[in-house]
Amino acid sequence: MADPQTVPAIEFRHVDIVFGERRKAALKLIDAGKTRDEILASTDAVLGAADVSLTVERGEICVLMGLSGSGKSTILRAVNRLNEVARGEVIVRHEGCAIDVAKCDVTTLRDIRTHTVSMVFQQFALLPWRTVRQNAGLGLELQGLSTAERNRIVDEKLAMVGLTQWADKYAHELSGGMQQRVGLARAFATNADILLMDEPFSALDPLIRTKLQDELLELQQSIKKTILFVSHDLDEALKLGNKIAIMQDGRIVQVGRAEDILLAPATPYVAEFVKHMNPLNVLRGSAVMRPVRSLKREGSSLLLDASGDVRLRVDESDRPISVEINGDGGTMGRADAEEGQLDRPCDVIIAPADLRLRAAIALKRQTNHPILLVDDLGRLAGLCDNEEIYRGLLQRADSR
Ligand SMILES: Nc1ncnc2c1ncn2[C@@H]1O[C@H](COP(=O)(O)OP(=O)(O)OP(=O)(O)O)[C@@H](O)[C@H]1O
Repeated sequence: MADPQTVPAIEFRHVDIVFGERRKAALKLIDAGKTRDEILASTDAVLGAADVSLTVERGEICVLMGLSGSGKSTILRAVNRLNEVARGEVIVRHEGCAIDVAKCDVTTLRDIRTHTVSMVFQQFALLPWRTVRQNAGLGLELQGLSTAERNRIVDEKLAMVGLTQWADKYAHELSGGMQQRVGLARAFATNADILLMDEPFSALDPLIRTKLQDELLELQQSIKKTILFVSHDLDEALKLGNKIAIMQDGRIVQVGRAEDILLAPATPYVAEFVKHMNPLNVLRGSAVMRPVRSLKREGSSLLLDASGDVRLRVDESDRPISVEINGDGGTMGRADAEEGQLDRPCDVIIAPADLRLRAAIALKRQTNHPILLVDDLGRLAGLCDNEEIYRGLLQRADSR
């Protein structure tokens, strides 16, 4: 059996999903490389997904993105077997074990649906005759919890999404944004590790939508769920996803981090999506930096400029110790990754490797000091200077 620690939350292995009677005939045509239209024409079966392989690690937000009908919901719904898989495996981490949801027995499936995988729907799916508290406790009812225990958990989750005052109201008394917060509270309440979110914010107006995205990201810091999220909006995908899978006609055409997709779209279809994106909102220092191994070293010092006037002394793990400018001692300041706020005036800036490029440019404009990027353990990862920033932006422009 696989080591429980290394079992990913979700893994699709060569998954085909076909809607219609003539599945076998359709599978043959998939293998022959036929398109969805060709398969439909000759078998009357609709190709939902073809040869989809994708791994979602624990704690990751993976966004399935693509045009309408590209197969996003089809794939998502295979995770709790709302869609039957014609071929392939859908592995879900359930109580530390890797279970193939496509083939497991109904008792295990029920157990997975009740305890491990929870779903948040686009149209909120609240029951009108139940109060907010009763709606949010629905999953817990299925788990067989007592009313007192249920209410304790639900009230905690309603507080998380800011709805404590609304617990005894009915769905129609709430705005759309509030109703979706109930949907979130209901999903959180079951304590499921995996959340399936099928365009959960797309029925909401843009302002509320942005607000809920921000809230989800903030909540994720503490709840650390594995989230499979469907969106047809690239802005939303890039904002939320640690990993983005782009789908076209039932197939995944590219998987990667936002910046991978932005810098190197794999196909013209992906390039079309990213064409209108502002790279400054997506790129981070680590994508453009000059890595530490290509900086010149002299003893325990790294040379930060061509002339060797600016030197950084590092320890044996490459953690910065001190800086020297033209032989004199200099100062190091720290900047945060999101805004690039400096904690003090300095000669050299130390920032996390995921420093936003927008923040890096603002820092260079304010100070023109070298920006050193460090990893989570404080070890030097690379240098992000004007040249690296320009190169990153040009590379992005060239890839269009
Ligand atoms: N239950 C079903 N029966 C028959 N065909 C289906 C079924 N569910 C999905 N399909 C078909 O499978 C294809 C993929 O649909 P899916 O809903 O996964 O797309 P999507 O990318 O989620 O689109 P959207 O953004 O519009 O929701 C479509 O052609 C759709 O008509």
